[in-house]
Formats: sequence, C-alpha cells, structure tokens
Amino acid sequence: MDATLQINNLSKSYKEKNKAVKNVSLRVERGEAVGLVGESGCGKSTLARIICGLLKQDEGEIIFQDKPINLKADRHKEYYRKVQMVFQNPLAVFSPHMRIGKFLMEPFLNFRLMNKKEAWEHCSSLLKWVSLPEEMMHRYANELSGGQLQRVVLARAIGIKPALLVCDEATSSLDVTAQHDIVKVLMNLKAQQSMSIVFITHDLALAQQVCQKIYVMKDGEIVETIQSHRLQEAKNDYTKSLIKAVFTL
Ligand SMILES: Nc1ncnc2c1ncn2[C@@H]1O[C@H](COP(=O)(O)OP(=O)(O)OP(=O)(O)O)[C@@H](O)[C@H]1O
Repeated sequence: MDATLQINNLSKSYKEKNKAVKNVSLRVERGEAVGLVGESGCGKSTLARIICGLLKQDEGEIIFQDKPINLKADRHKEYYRKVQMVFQNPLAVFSPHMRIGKFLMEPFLNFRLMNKKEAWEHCSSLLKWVSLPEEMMHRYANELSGGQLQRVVLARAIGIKPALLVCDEATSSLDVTAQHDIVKVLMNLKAQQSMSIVFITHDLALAQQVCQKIYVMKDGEIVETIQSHRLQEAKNDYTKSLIKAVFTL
C-alpha cells in the first residue's frame, strides 16, 4: 500500500511541558483509518496540530504523499487543502450569525476551485451527503444543533476531497445519536473514497468501530500499535487497562 502520511521520530516540548510528544512514529496508508487513542493530556492534540501544520515539531520528520513536509516552503497552500481537520467543538468554528451556505462555500471560493454558482450547487449536495436538508444552506449557525453543525464542518472538510482527514475528538461533545451520525458518515467515506483518516479519541470502543489500526498513546509516547480486530490480543498493560475499562462499562 502507499502511505499518505509517515511520521518519523517526532517530538515536541512546550515551555511548561517537556516532551508533550516523544519520539512518535506512525504510518497511515492511503484509504486507511487510523485511531490515536489515549487519556487526556497524553499528547494527541499536539500531534494532531503538528500533522495539520498548525504547530511545528522540535524534532522528527513528516512525510506526506512521499515528500517531506516543509511548511515554510511553497507547498503549504496545497498542504492545507489536502489535509483537513475537524475539532471537538463545532461551535468554536462558526460565528453564530454566519449562514451555513457561506461557511460551506468558503474553501471552494478561497482556493478558487469553483465559481459561486458551482460552489452553491456542490455545497447543497454535500449537505445531502451528511444527511442534512439542502435548505440548511440558508440557515444561520445559531439555528443548528451541535451535532448538525459538526456534520456541516465534516461536509466542508470532505467536500474539498482532502487526502487526509484528521478528526480530533470530533464526536466528544455530541450526544450518542449525533455521534452515531458522524461515525456513519465516516464509515461511508471510508467505503467510497480513498481518503485517509486519523481519528483521535479517548474512546477505544469508538476507535475500534471507525479504524483498522489503532495507535495507543501514553505520556507523549506510542506504547502499542494494534489492528482493531485484534485488540483482545493487546500486550501492553496500558492498552489492556483501556480495554478493560470499555468492557467494565
Ligand atoms: N500550548 C501549550 N502550552 C503548554 N503546554 C501545553 C500546551 N498544549 C498542550 N500542553 C500540554 O501538553 C500535554 C499534551 O497536551 P495535548 O492537548 O496534546 O493532550 P491531549 O491528549 O490532546 O489531551 P486532551 O484530550 O485533554 O486535549 C499536556 O500536558 C498539556 O497540558
């Protein structure tokens, strides 16, 4: 398989936190969904922000579609299009009085991928893709629920056909039904497109549902890599404790 993303020996410290990410290596194949699972504070978001080019690593290398990433160089615009991110809180993404249509159309117009009419039509069809009615193009963000807004965010991210989608606790703020809707969209995506997904969560059961492969992270390090269907064969004690917590529930 071709790798969409290869990370080699990545480390990052903050002034207040030495080695929030320690010597992390991981690989995401084309069309593969990979889970990054660990408790709060283990470094998942730091890693996500580095992958998305929002933060610079101290050490290590990111190879995207066979080329090392240097975001200072002229490839950054292309990178920001090819790598899309969905964060935990959709409310933080919208200003309340922004129309959904305007929000959805923005990247297509900014990247000059379409004219206004084409973008409108394309975005209306994206809404259908995430099971929202087309008339929502006219609605304001503050008229939608958190789950509906997150589906809009997801529609925009996948609409420009990124090679890599990074979901950082994208379902954590949602109720179970809304969470299920988002997972359904991701599963459909995986089935229909060759997009790769990095799915970041503290919820091992959810990661197992969405991903083929899971990286377990603790205190900034990857402590185990395991295929989702082989979770029961986990060797690392921390992974075992996460599994036990799921089954206790
Ligand atoms: N901007 C920052 N400045 C200083 N320390 C930070 C900063 N961002 C994160 N940290 C610290 O780095 C460590 C890793 O944080 P990070 O947010 O990456 O973890 P996480 O696994 O995503 O946790 P959560 O799920 O709670 O967001 C934590 O100890 C955190 O306090």
